[in-house]
Amino acid sequence: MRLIQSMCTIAECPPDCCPAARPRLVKIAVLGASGVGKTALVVRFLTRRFIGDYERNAGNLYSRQIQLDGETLAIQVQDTPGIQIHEHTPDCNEQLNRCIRWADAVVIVFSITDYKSYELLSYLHQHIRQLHPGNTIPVVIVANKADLLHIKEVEPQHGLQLANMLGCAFYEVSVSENYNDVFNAFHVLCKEVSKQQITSTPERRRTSLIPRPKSPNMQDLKRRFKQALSAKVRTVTSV
Ligand SMILES: Nc1nc2c(ncn2[C@@H]2O[C@H](COP(=O)(O)OP(=O)(O)OP(=O)(O)O)[C@@H](O)[C@H]2O)c(=O)[nH]1
Repeated sequence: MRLIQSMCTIAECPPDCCPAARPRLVKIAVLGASGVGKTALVVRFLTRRFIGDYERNAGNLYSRQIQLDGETLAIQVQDTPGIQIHEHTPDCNEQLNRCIRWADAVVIVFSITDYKSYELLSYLHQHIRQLHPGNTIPVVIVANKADLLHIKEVEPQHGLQLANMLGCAFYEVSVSENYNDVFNAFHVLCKEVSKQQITSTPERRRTSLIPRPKSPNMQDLKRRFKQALSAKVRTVTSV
């Protein structure tokens, strides 16, 4: 199973579209225990559709372009297989670690109906920080299946308290019932990444803001072309 695949499972804009205006790339990894709704969350975010059936995660890479505060972003979302805890550490293999290192941001999903998926959060968060030393990679914690309160195993406030302690944004959603909360979780993440990318590459920001001066020979050529043209016009009219 290859986590980082080049295939675009859901691509809205082919890679060759207008290279000159190539939008900024934001890479997001979606992690969590098995069966918490990672794939459903990704598909809901990218297509607004909810997939009710369960199919073991194949670890697909999805990509599409979205509008965020007037800017077009190219989003790549890596879905991942369920993670378990093994002797107080998440059982992340090298492919999963490579995916976490690849990401600009991470969504950690747990289900309010599965206490074990909640217990995984802090171990997984610590693991992500170890793979991104010194970097404050944005992490959002999503408590999913909020429509299943009658079989809940995790109190809503416990998820929020843990997220605050870990310094993460927190969203309680029901992927099956609501698109907006899902969109907002990804929206917050993309804004955080955009802020980091803009501040971390001031040079690029400066050049992108100040129009590049035309190359002198181009301007010189135009001036000489105009002179030649007007001289020719003079000769014709003077005939
Ligand atoms: N009731 C309800 N069911 C949901 C919700 N989100 C996902 N599901 C269901 O939960 C099951 C698991 O969803 P997946 O998206 O496959 O979960 P996953 O985390 O990708 O699972 P793995 O592939 O095992 O890692 C599916 O049957 C989904 O339809 C939700 O918000 N509410």
